[in-house]
Amino acid sequence: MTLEIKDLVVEHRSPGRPVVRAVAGASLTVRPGEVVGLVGESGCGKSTLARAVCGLNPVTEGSITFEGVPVTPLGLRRRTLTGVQMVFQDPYASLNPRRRVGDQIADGLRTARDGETDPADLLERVGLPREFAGRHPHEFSGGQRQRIAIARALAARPRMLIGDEPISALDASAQAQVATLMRDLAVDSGAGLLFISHDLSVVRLIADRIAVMYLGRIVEIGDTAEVWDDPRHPYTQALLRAIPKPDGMGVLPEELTGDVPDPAAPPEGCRFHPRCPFAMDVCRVKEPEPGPVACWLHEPA
Ligand SMILES: Nc1ncnc2c1ncn2[C@@H]1O[C@H](COP(=O)(O)OP(=O)(O)OP(=O)(O)O)[C@@H](O)[C@H]1O
Repeated sequence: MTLEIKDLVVEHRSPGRPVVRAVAGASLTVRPGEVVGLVGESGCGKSTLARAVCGLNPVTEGSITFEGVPVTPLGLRRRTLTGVQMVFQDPYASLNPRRRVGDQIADGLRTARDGETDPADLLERVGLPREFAGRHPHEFSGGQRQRIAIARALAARPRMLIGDEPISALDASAQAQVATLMRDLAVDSGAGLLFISHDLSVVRLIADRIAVMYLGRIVEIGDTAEVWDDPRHPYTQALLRAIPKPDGMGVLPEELTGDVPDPAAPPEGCRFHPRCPFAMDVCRVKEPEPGPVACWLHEPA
């Protein structure tokens, strides 16, 4: 039940515009019952990677396999049968406003060919009252809607859950609750969870491992405590320094000011070198090898 992403390249092509290599050679594994947090600034390719895992973006190079079977673009109906389910950022857009919540959850149950489970049981599993099944999405808060979207994803009995910024549109009070719920549901059912967020504090709370993405590549990956306590890539170090303090104060490290370089024309050498305070000559000309830390400061001699 392992999700294996190997040397993945995903390009966006639109007429008259340069090709955007949004994922530029990324490798990542998510095992059953494991929670992997994928973090990085906006535009670094997290959503593109997530969508490729769900068969929503075609793979340009490299591979994605789930349970040993290559993931390929699929129509909506067959997608629900693959065992991979995605929870999107915006619970207002992802639920149909005109249909009752219970009916939307029942769609997933039907595709999983499981007539036994009642949508209300799934609502209970995500911490909502059973009677919500008869109501419409507009009656609920963002956090409640996201729980409903999670119940709908669970209906298809996923063996892998992908959360693409599933908490970033929610109130602060709901964020940690929804993240923890996704973790508990995935771990309890033995499914893997790839949790994408730009909020490192929440990822620290729920993830077994953290993968840090920069301009289409994974620049650091490791156990959550290790990455948190001893970040080794200068980009990871900057991201951690950028986390606001409990008093709300925070200073954006110099490395993260200004725009992320354009993925259609990435810098030569290490992609982070123009923003890196430790850049050496080699960093300007040669891309570091992928590994737990893709950085020339940490290359074995
Ligand atoms: N359909 C598309 N056509 C062209 N370019 C795209 C398309 N989708 C994404 N991109 C570009 O690909 C790059 C990666 O985008 P992506 O949404 O994957 O990043 P992200 O890390 O998820 O960012 P965010 O957190 O803002 O969603 C960006 O430069 C984005 O502008």
